[in-house]
Amino acid sequence: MSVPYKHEPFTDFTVEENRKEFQAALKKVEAELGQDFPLRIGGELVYTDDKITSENPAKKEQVVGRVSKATRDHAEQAMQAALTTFEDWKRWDPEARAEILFKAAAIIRRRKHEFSAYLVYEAGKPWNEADADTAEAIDFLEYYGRQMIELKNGIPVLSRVGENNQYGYIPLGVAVVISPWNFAFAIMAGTTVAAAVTGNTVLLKPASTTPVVAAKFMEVLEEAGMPAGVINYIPGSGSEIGDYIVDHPKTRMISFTGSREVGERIYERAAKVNKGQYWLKRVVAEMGGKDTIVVDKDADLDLAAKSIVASAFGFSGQKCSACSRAVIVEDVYDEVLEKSIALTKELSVGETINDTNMGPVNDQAAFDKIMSYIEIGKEEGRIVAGGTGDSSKGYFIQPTIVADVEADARLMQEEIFGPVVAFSKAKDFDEALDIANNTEYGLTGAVITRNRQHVEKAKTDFHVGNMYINRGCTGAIVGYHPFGGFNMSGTDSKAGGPDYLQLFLQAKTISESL
Ligand SMILES: NC(=O)c1ccc[n+]([C@@H]2O[C@H](COP(=O)([O-])OP(=O)(O)OC[C@H]3O[C@@H](n4cnc5c(N)ncnc54)[C@H](O)[C@@H]3O)[C@@H](O)[C@H]2O)c1
Ligand SMILES: N[C@@H](CCC=O)C(=O)O
Repeated sequence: MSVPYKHEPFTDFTVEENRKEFQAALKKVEAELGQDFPLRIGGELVYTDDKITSENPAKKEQVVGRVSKATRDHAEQAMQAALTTFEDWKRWDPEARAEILFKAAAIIRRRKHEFSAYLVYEAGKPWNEADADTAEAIDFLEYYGRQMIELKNGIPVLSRVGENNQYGYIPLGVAVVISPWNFAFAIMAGTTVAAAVTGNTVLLKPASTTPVVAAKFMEVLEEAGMPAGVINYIPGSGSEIGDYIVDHPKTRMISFTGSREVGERIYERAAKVNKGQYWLKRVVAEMGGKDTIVVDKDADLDLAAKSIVASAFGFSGQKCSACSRAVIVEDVYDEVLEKSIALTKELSVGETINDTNMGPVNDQAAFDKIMSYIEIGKEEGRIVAGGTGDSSKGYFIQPTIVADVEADARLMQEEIFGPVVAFSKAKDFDEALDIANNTEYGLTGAVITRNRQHVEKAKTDFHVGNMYINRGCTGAIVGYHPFGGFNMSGTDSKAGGPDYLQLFLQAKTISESL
C-alpha cells in the first residue's frame, strides 16, 4: 500500500546548499548537451538522418540536443506497435501499471535537479520555474498512479434481489498525446502517463522546441519497467505527422494541450469518421487563456500588485494561466498600477543559468509575435514598464505593462503568451467582473478583495475553470487545484483532478441475473 499522495515540495533556492546543488546539476547537464536521441517505436531505438535540433532560447548557439524526427512511415510503425502492445497492456493489473509510475517518480525525485537543469537549458526556465515543472511531473506520476488504484475495481452501483451489478472501467485503445513546450516536462509526462496507466498505449508527439526532456523521460520510463511499445516516442513536425496521427482510423483518443488554433483543427479533424474506423474519437483539448486578475476597491493592494506581477511575468508570461489582464476598480487603479510598476522594475531578465527572475521567450516566432503586441499596446494604451526586446543572443523581452487599455481592445482579448499585461479600469466590482468575463476563453482568474459578498459573487459569476481568491492566477498544484478551462480554453478536462483518468477510460456495466 502506498503512502497518501502529497505534492512534491519546491526547492528553496534561498538556501545556499540548494543553490550549490543546483549549480552542480547545471554544470553536469551542460557537459552532456548536444547528444543525439532516437525515436522509440515498439521498444526499438530508431535514429534518423533528419533531426530536430533543440536550442537554448537564452543562448541561440547552444544546442541542447538533436532528436530524430519521425516521418509518416515512423508514425505508422508506431501505431502498429501500439495496437499490438495494447492487446497485452490492457490486461495488466492496474496496480502493476501504477507501480511503474511510482518507480519513475522515485527515479526522477533522485535526479530532480538534473531534470530541472534540462528545463533551464531547453525551455529557458528560471530555476524556480524549472523546479516547479519537475515537481509537477513527479506529482502527476504519484497522483495518477493512486487514482488508477482507486478506480481499478470500478464504482459501486446498486444490485437487487436476483441480480448482481458491476460498474467498471476499461481502456480505450491507442491514445495520441500531443504536448506543448511551456510545461515541457510536467504536461508532457502527465498526459502521457494518464493515458498509459489506464491501460491505453500511446503515441507521444512532444513539442518540437522541447523534445530532449521528453527523450530523457523515455529513458526513465524504460528504467522503471514500462514495457516496450506502451509509449512510442515520435517527435516530428505538427504538419508532417500531426494530421496523420490525428486522422488515423485506429486512433481511439487524442489528448492535446496547446494553442487554440491547433486545438480547433484537431477537434474538427477528429470528428470525421475515416475508413476502417468504428468509434467516435475522444478528444481532450486543453487550449489557451486570457486570464484576468480583478482588484476590488477594498483589497490588500500590495497583495494585488504582487499577485499581478508574479502571475503576469512568471516564466515570462508563457503560461496558459498567466495574468494578461488586470482589471482594477477605479478608486484604487492608480495605486495598484504604481505598485505593480515598481515591482516590475525590480525583475531581472537574462540567461536563466544565472537564476534570473525572467528568461527568454520560446523562439524567434514567439519573440516577433510578442513584440508585435507591444506595438499594438502603444496604440491601445500607455507603455508604463518595459516595452523593449532583444533577440540578438537569446529571445529576451522586458516585462511590459500597458496601462489604460479598453476592455474590448486586442490586448485585452487575444492570447499574447508573453510578458505583457494590460491594465484596465472598471467603475465598480460588478463592472470589473463583466470585463473579466468578456473574453472567448475561460481558463483561470483571480479576485483580490476583502469584501465577503464580492467573494461570493465571484464564486458564482466569474466564469473560469480555475478561480482563485486573494492570490495569483497561476501555479495550480496536482491534486489540490484540478486544472482546466471553460469555453475556448478547452474541454475543461481537469488535469490533476479526481475525475481526470476517466477521460482515458470507457465505463462498462455488467449485470448478471442470479
Ligand atoms: N490549457 C492548458 O492546460 C494549457 C497548458 C499549456 C499550454 N497551453 C497553451 O498552449 C499554447 C502554447 O503551446 P504551443 O505553442 O506548444 O502550442 P501549439 O498548439 O503550437 O503546439 C502544441 C503541440 O501541437 C503540435 N501541433 C502543431 N500543429 C499540429 C497539427 N496540425 N496536428 C497535430 N499536432 C500539431 C505541436 O507540434 C506541439 O506538440 C498556448 O496557447 C497555451 O495557452 C494550454
Ligand atoms: N497549470 C499551470 C499552467 C499550465 C499552462 O501553461 C498553472 O496553473 O499555472
